[in-house]
Amino acid sequence: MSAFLNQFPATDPGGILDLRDRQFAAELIATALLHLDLFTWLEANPGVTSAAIAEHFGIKERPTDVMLTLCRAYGFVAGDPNRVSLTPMGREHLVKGSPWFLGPYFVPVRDTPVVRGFLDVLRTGKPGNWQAKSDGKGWHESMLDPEFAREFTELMNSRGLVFGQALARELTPLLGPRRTLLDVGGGSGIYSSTLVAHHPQLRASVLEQSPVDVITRSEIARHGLEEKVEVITADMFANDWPQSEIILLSNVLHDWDFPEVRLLLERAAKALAPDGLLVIHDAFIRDDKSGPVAVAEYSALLMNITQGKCYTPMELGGVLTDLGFRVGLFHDTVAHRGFLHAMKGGSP
Ligand SMILES: C[S@@+](CC[C@H](N)C(=O)[O-])C[C@H]1O[C@@H](n2cnc3c(N)ncnc32)[C@H](O)[C@@H]1O
Repeated sequence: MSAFLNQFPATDPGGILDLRDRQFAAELIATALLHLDLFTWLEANPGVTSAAIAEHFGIKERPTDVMLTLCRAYGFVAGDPNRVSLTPMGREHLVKGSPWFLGPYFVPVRDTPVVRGFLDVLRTGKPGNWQAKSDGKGWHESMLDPEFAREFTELMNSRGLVFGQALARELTPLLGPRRTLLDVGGGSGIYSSTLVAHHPQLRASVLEQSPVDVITRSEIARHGLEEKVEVITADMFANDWPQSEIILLSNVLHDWDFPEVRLLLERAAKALAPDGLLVIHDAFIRDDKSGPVAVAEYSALLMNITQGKCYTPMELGGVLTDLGFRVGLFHDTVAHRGFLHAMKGGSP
């Protein structure tokens, strides 16, 4: 087994990861400021609901939520997530007609491809194409292309090594006697590999689609873990999942909108053994949608390339409770990531 699978790096990579995660946040603000003139409208309509904002601007619910969460995290708007009002800073600097209006400062980014992409996402609710290849495919479709899948899986694998260590450590008190782990949409299998490295009693199955499954197999072989980690080639939406005592959904739900999230959680409920443990490892927005800033920024990136966003523990907890799970606490791990756990029946 690779020695580094259960070692932490000596320094914290959080700041470096933040740089990439925040890459498009400024452009989402520029879109709101220069294309929607959102803040001037909010000045005239204080306490408005996010549904009314979406209706007024002809934009969809998911990207509206991500945009407003980012504005709240930056301190431009405040109040209950469903009653949006400007803060003094938003009123002073983002409203046309204010002597301190900073709109002109953003004009150089008004027509970048990313801003154009955000406008499309806001209006259609569909993910943009900017990060996929020039053939105009979205991220999900691009992941079916071997070369794109290789590059993107390497991207996720590079952060997964650190995140996996932290997850493996923080999960220790929750594992109990459970021995089987199903890692759905497991990418390179790095979370299964780190979990098995830290907890020798575990055996893992990584469920992945083609062509990523080929990469998963070769990564697991590179770590010398073929005896402990198997790969199941399957479509997580279309195929039943094998029974398991632990199910891990790591950075999977954030790729999808609510109907798909619900479907995946239903599949998890069906496949989990009685008293099974569901672990949702991701970047989580706080329940009041006030941040953290780094996660609100990352959610802007996800909204642009995928059909998802970063969810709150309450949003996912609501679905889990409906499905009969007992929802546990949110646990922070590293670099603004964390996990929510839930038990099928029994106590959390
Ligand atoms: C954002 S990545 C997360 C990978 C890994 N779990 C991690 O945390 O780094 C989402 C993964 O879901 C996989 N995926 C997407 N649609 C899928 C499907 N229909 N069936 C199986 N896997 C799928 C992708 O191939 C990709 O590896």
